[in-house]
Amino acid sequence: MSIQLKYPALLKQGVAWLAGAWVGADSGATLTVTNPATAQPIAEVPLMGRVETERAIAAAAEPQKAWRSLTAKDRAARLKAWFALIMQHQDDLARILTAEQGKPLAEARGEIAYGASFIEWFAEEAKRVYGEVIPAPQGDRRLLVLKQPIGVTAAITPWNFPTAMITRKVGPALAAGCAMIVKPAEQTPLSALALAVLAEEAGIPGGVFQVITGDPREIGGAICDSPVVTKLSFTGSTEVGRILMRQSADTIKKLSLELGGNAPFIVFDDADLDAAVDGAIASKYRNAGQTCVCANRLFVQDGVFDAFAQKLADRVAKLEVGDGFTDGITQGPLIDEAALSKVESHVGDAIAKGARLVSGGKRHALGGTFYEPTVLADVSPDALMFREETFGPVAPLFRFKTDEEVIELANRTEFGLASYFYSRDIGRIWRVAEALEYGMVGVNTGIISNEVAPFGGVKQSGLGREGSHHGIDEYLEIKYVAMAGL
Ligand SMILES: NC(=O)c1ccc[n+]([C@@H]2O[C@H](COP(=O)([O-])OP(=O)(O)OC[C@H]3O[C@@H](n4cnc5c(N)ncnc54)[C@H](O)[C@@H]3O)[C@@H](O)[C@H]2O)c1
Ligand SMILES: O=C[C@H](O)CS(=O)(=O)O
Repeated sequence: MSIQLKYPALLKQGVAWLAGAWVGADSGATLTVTNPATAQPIAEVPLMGRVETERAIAAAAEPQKAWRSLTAKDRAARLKAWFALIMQHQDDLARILTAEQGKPLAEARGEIAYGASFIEWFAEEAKRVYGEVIPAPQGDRRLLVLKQPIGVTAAITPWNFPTAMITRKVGPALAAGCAMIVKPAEQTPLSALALAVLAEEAGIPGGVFQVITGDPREIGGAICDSPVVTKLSFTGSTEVGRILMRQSADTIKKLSLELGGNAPFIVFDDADLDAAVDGAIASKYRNAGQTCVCANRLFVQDGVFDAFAQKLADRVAKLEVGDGFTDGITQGPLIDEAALSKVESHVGDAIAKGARLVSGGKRHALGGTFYEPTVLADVSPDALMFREETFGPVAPLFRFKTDEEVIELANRTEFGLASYFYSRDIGRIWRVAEALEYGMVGVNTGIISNEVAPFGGVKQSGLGREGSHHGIDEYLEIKYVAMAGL
């Protein structure tokens, strides 16, 4: 498959960005990147492993020292130049993203702008890394707190947001004065390599930002084993997050983990039902349900259950499934056959346990990894999709009677990333927002993500926050200086 680009240099073939050079794997081996909508090959990228990773880590140390010695204003200027180039090439970057990930082009353009916003935001945050002067208990000294970059860092990122999950990490890392080596998902490396093309043009030194592609276990193992890499930021499944956490123990790495979710979406009987349906469509079916903050369980209070279910089904029936490059398409393919099988198993399990199929419920007539947008009603809390992240375009509706009952149901999970509810009663809003055990709560909205707010989870959805003024702290160390003899 050829991707029509205005700037073809953005599509790298057979090379990754290591130490300021475009290089292949030592072995010459490659991975094939395919379009999930057509199963057609798009490009080859290097199948790198431990040796190349160790080379990249070694190549980062000196450039990071030079990078951190720049003024914050200088680093900010390079980041702003990078932001401008990303937005200048938004259409091409979106086309590369849709080709390798499958999401509709309009969503891909949105992701590019969202991803770029982290570079823009942290370019400014670079200039606001303030220290402290503490009133000393002794008169002969002054006590200072400095904030300094943690050093050489690494990021391992998922396929569902091939651009934004990288810039949400590399933005604060470089703003703080760190270097970063990124390993993108093997399904979607091309967006990361395109970002590297523009980073080079923006004047970001090669050893400061590197993109390595290849064997996840080999590359991840080398990153975790290296004492030079002092920080690892991971976005992906909780299962892999646990592996990386264990592997990082020997070097006591600082970790940021953005992991799986199991978001409740609660519709109370005083909700604006049309607004709640809008929010459910936006939260549940964005990226064909393949986002970590998608509504995974929809709880609807008894008195409005039938009305909400019908309104939602009517809207879901209008979703257009197809190739993300086709105008008007709002639902692309699932990333691969394994994802499709998981969705099928969740739907079959729920129906076997008594759920009623309201809309969809099977593979789409297009074949491949396309699945019909689906609504299930009266799903049992014993169903797999109550406790597992479906990661597909399926909305299971669970019925509830009281506030206390739905809060217990919503919190009955080891995950704690995003949550949502619709109500117009201010007392209920405060009580429910405070009772939900999640890092993020959307009230009367299904879309909460942006660059200015702290994104992250509690319980087994992760550690740390990305975005907001908190995000840069993940890449800083605090140094206390006691200046005595004065
Ligand atoms: N919390 C968030 O912000 C967020 C965002 C996106 C996705 N996710 C979660 O990610 C999951 C889906 O994404 P995915 O399928 O890419 O996740 P995944 O965990 O399978 O893969 C994520 C990344 O980890 C790498 N990886 C896999 N096994 C590894 C290993 N043993 N060592 C080192 N690296 C390894 C992959 O190559 C990929 O780059 C879902 O659970 C979703 O909720 C969370
Ligand atoms: O999938 C996880 C992403 O963080 C989703 S979002 O675009 O940041 O909401």
